Amino acid sequence: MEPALETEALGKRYGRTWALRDCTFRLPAGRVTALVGPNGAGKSTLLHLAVGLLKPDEGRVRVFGKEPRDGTEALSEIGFVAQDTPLYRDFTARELISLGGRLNRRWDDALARDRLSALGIPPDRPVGKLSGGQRAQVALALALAKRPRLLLLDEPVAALDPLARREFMQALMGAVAESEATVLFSSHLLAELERTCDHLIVLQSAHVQLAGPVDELLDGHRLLVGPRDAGTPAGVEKVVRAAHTDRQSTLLVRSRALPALDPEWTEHEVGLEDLVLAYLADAETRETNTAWEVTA
Ligand SMILES: Nc1ncnc2c1ncn2[C@@H]1O[C@H](COP(=O)(O)OP(=O)(O)OP(=O)(O)O)[C@@H](O)[C@H]1O
Repeated sequence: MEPALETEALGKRYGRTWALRDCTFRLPAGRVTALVGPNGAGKSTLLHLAVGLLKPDEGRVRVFGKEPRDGTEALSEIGFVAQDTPLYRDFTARELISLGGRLNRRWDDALARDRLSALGIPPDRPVGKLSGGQRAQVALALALAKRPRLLLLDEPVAALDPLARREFMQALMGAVAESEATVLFSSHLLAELERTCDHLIVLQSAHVQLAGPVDELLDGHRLLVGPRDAGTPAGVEKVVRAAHTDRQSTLLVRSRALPALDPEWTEHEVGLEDLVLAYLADAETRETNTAWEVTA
């Protein structure tokens, strides 16, 4: 099946600094993907390249096989909610919906109106006078009204309190399930990922550290606990992260199928949050060369 979003050695730099480099992945259609990484990792840059707001300095990006900067045909497939949900603050939700209808060929007025009405968002109040959560919902409703096949959201819940955040993500998941759109959203909220996404991209310092379907990623990693200085058990492809106490070593390892472990080791499944943190720390260690132990 044609991927919804595909990048190939994609790179963007500002002056001499690469904001994104050598970025290659394929996002299957119909998936919900989380894009995670620390501040400055390149998440917004990647989303802006995907929506055609930025031009690559290297490599390619394609949305359903087309370059997003090639013309309006590619753009009509994409819904984008930028960071901090920028909206014309003096306009009401009703006016923004009507404006959207004039600016887009394929526009579902009723979908946006019904969503906002179901959420109790006042249609005739300037959006600048709505709460952050309500504004985020208006931005999402506008993006969905475009009936996009690919929906890109840049930290959509960053400004929301925990309850509003959960409600927003539930609303997003519900809307996506109905529309069968492909979603890519950036987030710093690792704890909520397991519930919300089925695909993951981890960015750190402009590079992709990890990408793939969540179940495969979890399946391909294990947490091993054993005696300190017992070496690395056989069958381990890579030790992503190692932590030690005086007596014990805890290794987060990449491995498809481990042969029977020495009885002094115990094997545990890995959670998504721990996996992401291990890869981010691994990349940071390589970069800063701190005193953390890094094994091949
Ligand atoms: N307009 C710009 N001019 C110069 N450098 C920029 C510009 N925009 C981003 N950068 C730099 O590019 C890098 C990636 O920034 P980007 O905004 O993509 O990161 P991010 O992962 O979205 O961060 P955050 O989580 O803080 O939003 C950073 O080092 C940033 O300082």
